[in-house]
Amino acid sequence: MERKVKVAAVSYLNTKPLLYGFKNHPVMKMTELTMDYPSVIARQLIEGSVDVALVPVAVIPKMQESHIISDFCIGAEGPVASVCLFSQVPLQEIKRIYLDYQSRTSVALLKLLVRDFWKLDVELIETSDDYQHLIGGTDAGLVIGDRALAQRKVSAYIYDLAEAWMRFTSLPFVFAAWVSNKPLPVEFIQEFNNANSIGIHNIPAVVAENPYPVFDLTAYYTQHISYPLTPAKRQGMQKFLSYLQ
Ligand SMILES: C=C(O[C@@H]1C=C(C(=O)O)C=C[C@H]1O)C(=O)O
Repeated sequence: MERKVKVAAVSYLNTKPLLYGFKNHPVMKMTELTMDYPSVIARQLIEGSVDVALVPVAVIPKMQESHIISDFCIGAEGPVASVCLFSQVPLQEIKRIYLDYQSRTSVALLKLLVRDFWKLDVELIETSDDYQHLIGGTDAGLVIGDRALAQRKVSAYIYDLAEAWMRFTSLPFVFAAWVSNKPLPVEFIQEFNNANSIGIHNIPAVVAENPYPVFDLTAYYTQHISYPLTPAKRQGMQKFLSYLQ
């Protein structure tokens, strides 16, 4: 490839371990890196304004061409901590749920759990701007990312979507994966994977670089988010995508 590969990454704390190794890495000579929240980078990858993105897996079926190019993802094998339904009342008393405009996968997962697992009769409300202050009474909210880690200190009831998925299917869950919208050179993919792996093997250094008093990032990076895209996670992802057909 003559030009640099345009890569869009998620701007949340959960992506820091994947990006840690990119500084001073040879892959940066081939890469132009930008960051935004998940629903924006999903649009960029679909429109073709970037070549690779850490996209919500829910958008993969919407792409004309897609290639998962990495052995790493944003996944979970139990409670993920940062994708939750937050409420002031127990699940069965919720009447309305605000959906997170920054998300694609978790909104689709929430809809699936509401219908098939929790079997709730609720009104779902799209958002386009900050809405967390509207969570109260029988109005609940789905919140993802760093804002969810903060919301954990606010809400009385917290329902973790990755945990619910595991109870529902006995499979792990993949929220986002590195996907390209065109074939890319093998040497880029190899260097890209190598750069991704560095932070995963140096979590204490990643945590040291990102002071965050709100939540224990060592626990977040080692016990909640699970980065390797294993065969079981691929199976969980296929099962999830099959529900979206
Ligand atoms: C676990 C998370 O996964 C994120 C959830 C996404 C979604 O819901 O579309 C997309 C990207 C991931 O970064 C999180 O952000 O808390």
